[in-house]
Amino acid sequence: MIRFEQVTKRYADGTTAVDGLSFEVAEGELVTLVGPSGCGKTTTMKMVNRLIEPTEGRIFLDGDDISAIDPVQLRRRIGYVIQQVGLFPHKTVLENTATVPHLLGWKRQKGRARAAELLDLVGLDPSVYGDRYPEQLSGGQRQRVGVARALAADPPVLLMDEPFGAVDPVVREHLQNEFLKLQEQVRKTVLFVTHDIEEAVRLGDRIAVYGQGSIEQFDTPATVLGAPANAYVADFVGADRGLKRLSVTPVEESDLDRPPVVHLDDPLSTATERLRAEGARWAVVLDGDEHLHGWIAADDTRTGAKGTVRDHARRMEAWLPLGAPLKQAFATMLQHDAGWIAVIDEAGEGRFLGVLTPARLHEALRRSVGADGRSVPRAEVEVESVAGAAGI
Ligand SMILES: Nc1ncnc2c1ncn2[C@@H]1O[C@H](COP(=O)(O)OP(=O)(O)OP(=O)(O)O)[C@@H](O)[C@H]1O
Repeated sequence: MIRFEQVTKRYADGTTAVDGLSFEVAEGELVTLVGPSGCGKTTTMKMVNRLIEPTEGRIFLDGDDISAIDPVQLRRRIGYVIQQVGLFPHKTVLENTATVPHLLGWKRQKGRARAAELLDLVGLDPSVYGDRYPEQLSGGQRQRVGVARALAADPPVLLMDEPFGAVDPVVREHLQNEFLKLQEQVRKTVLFVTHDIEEAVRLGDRIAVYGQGSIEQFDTPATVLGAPANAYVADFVGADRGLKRLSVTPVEESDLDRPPVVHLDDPLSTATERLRAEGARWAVVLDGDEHLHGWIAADDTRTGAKGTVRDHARRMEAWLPLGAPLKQAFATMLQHDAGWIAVIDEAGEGRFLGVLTPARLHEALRRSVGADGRSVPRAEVEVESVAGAAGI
């Protein structure tokens, strides 16, 4: 969708801001450009909508060389969100959001209807906020209007330059989460500039880590964190990169253990036999709909004990959906002081899939480094320590 071919930008004073840059962003992909101040991120971005012209090289948008497209036409295909937002102070939120449709000559009614739809999408009720002026909004709300405005004409591409940079960390995290949900719906091709590695990792399908005017590594967050291409990238992503990787590695079905499973209405003897046959100390207990109820310990199923599993089962609240990040798994384990947590298939109506243990969590983290088999030093993520805390 966006392709850079050997792009160099030298400013008039001789500063080389970017040097021989080549990369490609696929349609619907969100790529974060991250790096220290002055490394060329903004220059890269502004060359896409021709606010800055490259000195050498070519940039393609959907196969078209952008140097041959009229800049005004080009910018209609590209939404642009910046840190200072740049809302018109004398226009209402609704009018601000409808700016581009208005410029495109849409009928007033249609433009306002679209603007209202977009405000709703970014979590601002148009009937509450639509008639306010920018100064009557919080910083976070203004940023949302900026995003809504950029999306109003439904451009296939979004350029975002530190869009959440000016708000406090709590609001920032909130906006990031909202933006991710929004992106799931709208699937724009996004270039997102940030100097914050946490933000880059959280939002990016892939990350471009900038050195001085060039990209040192361009890969998925899990790979950049798990297998930094060189010492510069390792240093930039931080010594706690192992922990950061917990946020970007999802729980997969192959990570799960399959302990014995019994049902609430099974006779206790069934549980006894199954536990003995599998040499297990506990079994997962499901209800009649295959939903998680809890667990039963081998000690509770002594041979000869009467009744059903229901009479001895213990409740277990620690569960998470398949695909949740390992960080959530780890947090849930700690919160429940649990030696395992159940993983369920949310898409499959809450069907129980298996359990994640601290050891398996650690393996999953190692797996996420990639197929090149580079191992993660064990000292980086000490998940084994919670195994002993398990109540089971
Ligand atoms: N108009 C200009 N003339 C000369 N040099 C410039 C100009 N604009 C930017 N530069 C220089 O080009 C380099 C890259 O700047 P750029 O704004 O792309 O960096 P950045 O990575 O976005 O930085 P930041 O995170 O601080 O915004 C810097 O050294 C900067 O000083």
